[in-house]
Amino acid sequence: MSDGAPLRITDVTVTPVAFRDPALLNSVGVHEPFALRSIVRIHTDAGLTGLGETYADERHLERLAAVGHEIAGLDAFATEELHQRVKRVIDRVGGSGGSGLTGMITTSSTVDRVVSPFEVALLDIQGKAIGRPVSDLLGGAVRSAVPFSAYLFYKWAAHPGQEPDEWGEALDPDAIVAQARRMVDGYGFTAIKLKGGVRPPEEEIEAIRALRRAFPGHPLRLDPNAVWTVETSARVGRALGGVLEYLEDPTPGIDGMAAVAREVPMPLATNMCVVAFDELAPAVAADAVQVVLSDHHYWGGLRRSKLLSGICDTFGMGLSMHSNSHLGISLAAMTHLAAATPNLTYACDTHWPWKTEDVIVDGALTFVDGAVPVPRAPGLGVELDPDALARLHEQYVRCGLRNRDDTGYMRRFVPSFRADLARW
Ligand SMILES: O=C([O-])C(=O)C[C@H](O)[C@@H](O)C(=O)[O-]
Ligand SMILES: [Mg+2]
Repeated sequence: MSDGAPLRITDVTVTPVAFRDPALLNSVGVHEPFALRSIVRIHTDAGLTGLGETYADERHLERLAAVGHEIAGLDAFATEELHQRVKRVIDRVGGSGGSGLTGMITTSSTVDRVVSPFEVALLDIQGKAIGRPVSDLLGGAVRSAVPFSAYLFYKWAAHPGQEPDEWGEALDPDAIVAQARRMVDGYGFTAIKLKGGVRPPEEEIEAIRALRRAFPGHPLRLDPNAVWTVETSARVGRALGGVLEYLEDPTPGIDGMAAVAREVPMPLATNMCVVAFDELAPAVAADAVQVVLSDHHYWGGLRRSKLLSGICDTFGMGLSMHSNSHLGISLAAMTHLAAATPNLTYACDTHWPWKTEDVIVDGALTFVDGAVPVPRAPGLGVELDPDALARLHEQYVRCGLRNRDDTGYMRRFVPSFRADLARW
């Protein structure tokens, strides 16, 4: 690369995979036995390959395939041109449906969602080409390790008809505390998030209070994914004043969040009502959220997530990081991004402890005292395990799941289940 010659994309491979996922409960239902992801590989004429990871719903896969054809020949440093080409593809093939996010967010930009894994893969290639980690391409790591939070879920002991998983059932405060204990002991996490919106609000208040007693020094968060009314949110927020570091998406919409924000003592955070750039201005104007959870998978990759961090900084909003069930390529990307984002001052979310399978070679990513040391190897610093990729692809083919559907899966066992927002 020292002669400035372009590094051309020769070929793009998108491989859907499925990995085992426990029966984790949320406001829209329950996780299915497998979580779906796509692994994006970009190959170049210099023999370098870059890795990206994203959702794998059918519509999303179709768009990824269309982009794969459109970017052959592109210079691996041309990420702005990548964005232009993805826009053209989405104009052609259509932009609605297939987010893979199960109603948790609705309006995120399809272009940004589709760009993301390709941008990450190109940054991986760029890093490999110049022998520097991706965090260096984003401005350099300002921290050598990135703190993550223990992400607790109410859960069933097993998927119906299957053997119990190693975590067991968690449906009450004692079981939530036991889950937290195990996660904190195993990973050293120094912050704790509870996925709420599952039990009646009073029970979730009790679970948070039990966590506070058991972990007096850990910042705590609660995220009911907008299943509470404004009144319930205000009541819960007041009850947990001085206990939560932030309350995440208690109620739907910017207006609802703004109304809650006026009533509760803690900051409100979101990965639901501000999930795209055009939602930032109205949210700032209404003072609806005080913390934005970034997520490079839907904010358009790592550089556009840094753009988001600048906007949050400008308007005095805090910045945290959201996660969905993910594999090691995503954890590496999240770690590089968070390391190079000075105002990302909260521990990031990760679903990592819930997974038992991966597509990367073991060892590149570890947790030390709840934080992932930033890989220093060139690029993302993770390597694909071809056998594991083939195995998890085979699992995808066999499992028959093609779109994330927590609500449909829940209704197979609880036919009366309803996933309405603001239902409590
Ligand atoms: O913070 C959030 O809203 C999430 O993590 C969304 C996820 O889809 C979570 O609810 C899950 O995995 O069930
Ligand atoms: Mg959330």
